[in-house]
Amino acid sequence: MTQDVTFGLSDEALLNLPLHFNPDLFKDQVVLVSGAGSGLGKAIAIQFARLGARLAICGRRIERLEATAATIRKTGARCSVHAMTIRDAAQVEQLIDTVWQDHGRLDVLINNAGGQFPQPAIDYSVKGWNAVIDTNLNGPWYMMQQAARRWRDAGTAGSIVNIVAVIWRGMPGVAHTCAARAGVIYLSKTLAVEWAPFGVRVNCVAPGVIATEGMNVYPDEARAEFDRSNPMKRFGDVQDVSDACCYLAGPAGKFVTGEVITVDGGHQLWGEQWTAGRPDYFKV
Ligand SMILES: CCC/C=C/C(=O)SCCNC(=O)CCNC(=O)[C@H](O)C(C)(C)COP(=O)([O-])OP(=O)([O-])OC[C@H]1O[C@@H](n2cnc3c(N)ncnc32)[C@H](O)[C@@H]1OP(=O)([O-])[O-]
Ligand SMILES: NC(=O)C1=CN([C@@H]2O[C@H](COP(=O)(O)OP(=O)(O)OC[C@H]3O[C@@H](n4cnc5c(N)ncnc54)[C@H](OP(=O)(O)O)[C@@H]3O)[C@@H](O)[C@H]2O)C=CC1
Repeated sequence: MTQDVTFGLSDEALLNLPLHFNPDLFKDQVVLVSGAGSGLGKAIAIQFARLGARLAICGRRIERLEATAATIRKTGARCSVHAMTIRDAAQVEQLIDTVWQDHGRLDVLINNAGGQFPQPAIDYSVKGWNAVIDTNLNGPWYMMQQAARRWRDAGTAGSIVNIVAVIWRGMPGVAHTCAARAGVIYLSKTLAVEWAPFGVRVNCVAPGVIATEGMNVYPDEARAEFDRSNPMKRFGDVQDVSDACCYLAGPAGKFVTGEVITVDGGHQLWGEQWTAGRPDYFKV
C-alpha cells in the first residue's frame, strides 16, 4: 500500500533557498530542463533561473509545467514551456528546434525526466520493461543526440547533465531503471570523448534518496526504511542535486567530462535500499 505523503519544498521555499553560487553565474545562458513540472526538475530549473539563466522546460503535463514557469518568471527570467514526451524521437527533434527558434541558442541540457515503478524483476511484463527503458535510456539519448547535433552545426559549446541513480550495488526492486541508468552512465562516458571535439561536455548526477513527490511511487513499507539507507540516516534535499548540476554545467566544471557525481549521503558505501519492500529472505 502507498499513501501520498508531502515530500519536497513549496515553490515559495524554492525561490528563497540560500544560493551557493554567484547570482550571475548563468547570465544570458539558455538551459533546457526535462521533467521540470515537479520534484528535482522544478528545483533545478528554478535554481538556474535564480542564477541568471533563461529557461526552456519540458514534460508531458502542461499544467504542471505552466505552474513551474509562473514561479520561474517571478525571478525575472524568461521561460518557455514545451509539452511533449521524451520517449518519441520526433517530438524530441521538434523540441530542440523550437528551443533554438525561441531562444536563439542552447547552453545546457539537464536530462532529468525519468521514473519507474517498483516490482520484483521476475514479474516484469514486456510493456513495463519497455516503458522504463524508453523513459530512462532511449528518451535521454534522443535528447542528447539532438542537442549535440545543434551544437556541432552551430559551432557552439554545450554541457549536458544526466540525472541517473546510485546503481553501483544494483537496485533491487527497480532492476529496469538500474539497467537504463547504467546505460546512460556509460553512454555519457563514451559521448564525453566523441563530443569533446565539439566542445560538448557530458556528465551525470546520481542522487540517492531525495525528498520529492516522486517518492510517492514507493510502498509505505519501502519508504519507511529509506532514511536508513545511508550513513547520514536521512533524505537529501532538492538543492543537494541542483547544486551538483550547477557545478557540472557551469564554469567550475569546465575541465570535467564523462564523470558521475554521486549525491547520496554515503549510500553507495553503506545501507540497504529495498524499493519494492524488503523480501522475507532478507528480514533476518
Ligand atoms: C529510491 C530509489 C531511487 C529512485 C527514486 C526515484 O526515481 S523517485 C522518482 C520517481 N518518479 C517516478 O517514478 C515517476 C512515476 N513513474 C512512472 O511514470 C512510470 O513508472 C513509468 C516511468 C513506467 C511511466 O510509464 P507510462 O507513462 O507508460 O505509464 P503506464 O502507467 O502506461 O505504464 C506502462 C506499463 O508499465 C507497467 N507498469 C506501470 N506501473 C506499474 C506498476 N506499479 N506495477 C507493475 N507494472 C507497472 C505496466 O506494464 C504498464 O502498462 P499497462 O499494464 O498498464 O498497460
Ligand atoms: N527523488 C529521488 O530520490 C531520486 C530521483 N531520481 C531521478 O531523478 C529524476 C527526477 O525525479 P523526481 O523529481 O524525484 O520525480 P518526479 O516523478 O517528480 O519527476 C519526474 C518528472 O519526469 C517527467 N517525465 C516522466 N516521464 C516523462 C516523459 N516520457 N517525457 C517527459 N517528461 C517525463 C514527469 O512529468 P510528466 O509526468 O508530466 O511528464 C516529472 O515531472 C527522475 O529521473 C528520477 O528517477 C533518481 C534517484 C533518486
